[in-house]
Amino acid sequence: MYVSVCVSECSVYTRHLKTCVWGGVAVTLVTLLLYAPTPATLSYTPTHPLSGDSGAGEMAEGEGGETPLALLALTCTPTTHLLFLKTHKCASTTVQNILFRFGYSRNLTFALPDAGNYLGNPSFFQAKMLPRRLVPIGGKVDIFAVHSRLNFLEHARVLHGDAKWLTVVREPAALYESLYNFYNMHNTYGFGLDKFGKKSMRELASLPRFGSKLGRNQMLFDLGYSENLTVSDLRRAMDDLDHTFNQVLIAEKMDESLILLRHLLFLHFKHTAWLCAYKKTHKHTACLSAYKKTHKHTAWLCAYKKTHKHTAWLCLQDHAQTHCLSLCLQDHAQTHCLALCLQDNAQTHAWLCAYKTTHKHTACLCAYKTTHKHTACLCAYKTTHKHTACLSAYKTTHKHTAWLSAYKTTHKHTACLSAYTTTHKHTAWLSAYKTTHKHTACLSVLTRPRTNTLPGSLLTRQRTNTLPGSLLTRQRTNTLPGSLCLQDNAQTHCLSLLTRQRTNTNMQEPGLLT
Ligand SMILES: Nc1ncnc2c1ncn2[C@@H]1O[C@H](COP(=O)(O)OS(=O)(=O)O)[C@@H](OP(=O)(O)O)[C@H]1O
Repeated sequence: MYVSVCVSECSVYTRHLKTCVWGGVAVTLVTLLLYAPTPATLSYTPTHPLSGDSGAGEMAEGEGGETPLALLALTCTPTTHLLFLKTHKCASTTVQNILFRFGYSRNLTFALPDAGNYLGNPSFFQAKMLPRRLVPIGGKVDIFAVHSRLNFLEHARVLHGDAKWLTVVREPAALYESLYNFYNMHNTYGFGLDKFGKKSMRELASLPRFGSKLGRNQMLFDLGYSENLTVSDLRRAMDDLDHTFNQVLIAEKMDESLILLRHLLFLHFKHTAWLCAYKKTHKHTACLSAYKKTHKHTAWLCAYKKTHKHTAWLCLQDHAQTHCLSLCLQDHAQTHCLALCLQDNAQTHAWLCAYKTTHKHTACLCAYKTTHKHTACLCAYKTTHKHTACLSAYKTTHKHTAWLSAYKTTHKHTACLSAYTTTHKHTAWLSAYKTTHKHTACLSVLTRPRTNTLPGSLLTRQRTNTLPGSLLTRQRTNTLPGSLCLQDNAQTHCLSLLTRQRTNTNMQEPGLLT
């Protein structure tokens, strides 16, 4: 009896003890959750007096809902030391410009040659190639992002120990084609790319490198290897490179790559925005842009056109009152502009991109339009007296989802279908959904909220067809080639291009948007 009472008392005591212990654990957890620093409080907000740029903190605010990855990134130390091994014809100039803007806005130091845009290549990079007068005290630069030929130890000598190493790669055949055309190699080799099929491998392999540095296996060459590696050497090289580089961007997946780059370097979206604005013809003439001014309207168009096949990149920046846009363009040898200045005063900037791509050809078209206080930016650009329609799409990660959203503003009847990132209340969304492989683009309509509280919302327009030429009308009737839902094949032009066609603007003079 005594024993059984003791046992029962003990078990009661044990239960109490357990309750106390678990209670204590629970209280501790709750306390930790309540008082642990949030990512926002941990976030680093680098500022630079010149830039007016609030860095990482701004990254979170500017875009409303950040991904957990981005929030995590905010808790880490920003990266200001990096090497970008600029591989030829891999969209490396686009990335380089992004890094230049990033470094410039933070007053970082760069490795630059005395002249030109190379520091080594075809010879391997040597630290002594850096002009002494351009090397900061201490002998280290923050950013190395010019053309070079990788020589790990020598590069490391001029970089800080915590530098991130980046490079970009591209599908080799496309790269080679780009190289061949850009440097007019047919003049040197005596035959065009179309004759390659008729040449033996031995003959092709024996072609000397153009200018001693350009040709076969260009990425390997730029990355410091021979163009002639055995398969096992190649595997070893890949392993080494995997260890050397913190991030390898992929030209064909530039958006996804830039998202990762943002997270690696803690960049604001505006730092990774890229506007491709140049035109390629047989002669690869560089930049085509149109600037049109009427009393109250300024249209900025930059078009990139590639022979035969056209795809369009449409970008938009839309915000109130304060805006500044400059394009970062670079053609083969000359940098025109290194600033993409997108300012807004109320963190309400929207950006739109209609993105269409085929394997090898990417084009870009941007328009910038402003009235008194309203800025609309167009890919698909349509204007009547008081109506401006603006389309853009945003393509994100993994599943290749592109977005269109519709946004309507102001008494000036500016309607834009665009990826509009902010505003509290009314956002109507269109999603342009693009699938891979077959490059099919389609539009679907989503409303958020579903209440149609936005007069003139896309859905309203869809039902009533009050807006002639609206996107959906065009989509349904297919009367307009180039509507967003068209199949993305070789014949597909973007809306802007078509708009220009419709306005009888000669394709040789794109940019003259009337
Ligand atoms: N953002 C983006 N995404 C995908 N592709 C892009 C991008 N920007 C440039 N390009 C294409 O990259 C080619 C030029 O590459 P580079 O800038 O590395 O050339 S260079 O070596 O610095 O001269 C050149 O390829 P080709 O058009 O095939 O010649 C550009 O069209």
